[in-house]
Amino acid sequence: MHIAVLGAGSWGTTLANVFARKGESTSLWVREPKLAATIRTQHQNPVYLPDIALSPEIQAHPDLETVLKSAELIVVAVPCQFLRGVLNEARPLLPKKPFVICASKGIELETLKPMSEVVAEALHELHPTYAMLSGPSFAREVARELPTAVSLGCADTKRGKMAQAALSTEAFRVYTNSDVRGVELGGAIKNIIAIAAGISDGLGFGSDARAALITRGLAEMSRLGQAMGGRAQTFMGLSGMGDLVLTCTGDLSRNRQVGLKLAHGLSLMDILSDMRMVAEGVKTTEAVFRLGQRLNVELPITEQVYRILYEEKNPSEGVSELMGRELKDE
Ligand SMILES: NC(=O)c1ccc[n+]([C@@H]2O[C@H](COP(=O)([O-])OP(=O)(O)OC[C@H]3O[C@@H](n4cnc5c(N)ncnc54)[C@H](O)[C@@H]3O)[C@@H](O)[C@H]2O)c1
Ligand SMILES: O=P(O)(O)OC[C@H](O)CO
Repeated sequence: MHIAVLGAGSWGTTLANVFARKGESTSLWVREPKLAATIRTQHQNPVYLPDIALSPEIQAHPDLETVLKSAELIVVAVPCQFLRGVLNEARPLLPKKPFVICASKGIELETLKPMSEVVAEALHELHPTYAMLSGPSFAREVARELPTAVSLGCADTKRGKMAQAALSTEAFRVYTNSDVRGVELGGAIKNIIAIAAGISDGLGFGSDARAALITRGLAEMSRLGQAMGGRAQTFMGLSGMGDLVLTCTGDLSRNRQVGLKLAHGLSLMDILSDMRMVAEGVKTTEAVFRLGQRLNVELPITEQVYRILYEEKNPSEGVSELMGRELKDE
């Protein structure tokens, strides 16, 4: 099968490497022409995935047309806020009824739409089938071929099974789930809770506080997720609880790192200007905060993270406000 991967950040590069090592014909769209040349000639991505030897079989290129030529499966792994723009560029180069797997995790801030809606809208003339790849998966661990299990949300069972078989390897186990909305929302919302967990840990609030944030964060994810059409059970799976636990506890998480730095007194602007990589939770916090208001869903952790990120609220105050809320049933 010929797979085209769009986006050569840490995740797109890693996925392309998994597919190429498995023996699939794999092309990779690299936005930065110099980086494309480095991947092609040195089989390394020193910018986003340093110290990982990549398969020499990856056909890296900065030209979308070259990368998409005769692709049977298109995997998109660009930061969420760029997804629509990249798909708009790709649209005239795609066949009718393309199969698109989106591996981005977040909400489009301008429209408050989840990624599957962005894919469906951007490509609607082509009648695409789409699937969402999500779940606990740090690029660096997947790239080292450490055991990883993820979810593929796809409403088309037949194509979902085909993609599951194409993407799975001995170290990368793909589960299917027909609840596309639930799968994608878990991956988007966990990033906000990871920022909160980073803040709590950075303030030295200990393991009890982190466990409470993860558990109440799961309740928050499930509440909004169901209000947006996801199934409760999906939030208990890999793309929900699994990814939440990973990003709230694993120091490889960029979102958790943002929280840790905020707790140490750095401003959001300084943190972001020092980061080359994306921390999707920053923009998704604003999007989810607004969705909570629009849908009238209570999201206390998201609200505090929003105020810390965008209203310069003191992080310790945010945590005390969470603790001081009206007492409730669980
Ligand atoms: N890194 C991971 O471990 C991981 C795992 C699972 C899912 N994801 C998701 O994958 C998506 C991509 O993240 P990443 O970690 O690969 O990114 P990254 O932070 O490693 O790299 C940033 C990427 O953004 C691209 N970029 C910058 N400006 C752009 C523009 N104007 N238009 C298009 N692209 C632009 C860069 O070329 C680069 O590919 C995110 O939604 C992320 O949540 C990441
Ligand atoms: O580094 P993060 O916080 O973007 O997390 C990466 C992946 O989403 C983990 O599953």
